[in-house]
Amino acid sequence: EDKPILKEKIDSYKGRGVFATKPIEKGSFVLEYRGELITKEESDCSEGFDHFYILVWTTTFFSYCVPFSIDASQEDGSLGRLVNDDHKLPNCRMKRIMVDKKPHLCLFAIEDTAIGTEITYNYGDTKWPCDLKHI
Ligand SMILES: C[S@@+](CC[C@H](N)C(=O)[O-])C[C@H]1O[C@@H](n2cnc3c(N)ncnc32)[C@H](O)[C@@H]1O
Repeated sequence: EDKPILKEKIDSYKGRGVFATKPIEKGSFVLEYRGELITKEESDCSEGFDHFYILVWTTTFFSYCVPFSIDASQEDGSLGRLVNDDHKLPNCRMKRIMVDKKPHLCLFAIEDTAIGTEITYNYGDTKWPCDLKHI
């Protein structure tokens, strides 16, 4: 379950987005980008994946650069998959948290965020959807 501090709303240009319904303090946990952990190869090769909702990131592992993906193409009511990009002034940052040796991608506020503000993070330098480097 996502925290009851957020709601989904339509923005005419970006489609659906996620907005704060309570003030969010800088540094606090906002939500998890939930979905199925898959390899980069699976997300590149498989037909039928909705690339719109696949988050890709790389992790440095013993000096190797290892790509991972989370497939959030299921309409499961979770909000992480609906957070839009802001390359210039995002109010959140994605961090990788390890729980039981499994990575969880979580958004944290990088500034105090007022009620009604859209939650955003920087997807990365490359094309849609999200391509995060070394998190
Ligand atoms: C992970 S989805 C985010 C939720 C999406 N807005 C929706 O309605 O389902 C990523 C897609 O949202 C749209 N999007 C995200 N940020 C955007 C932005 N700043 N401007 C325009 N479209 C954006 C793009 O189409 C992108 O491929």
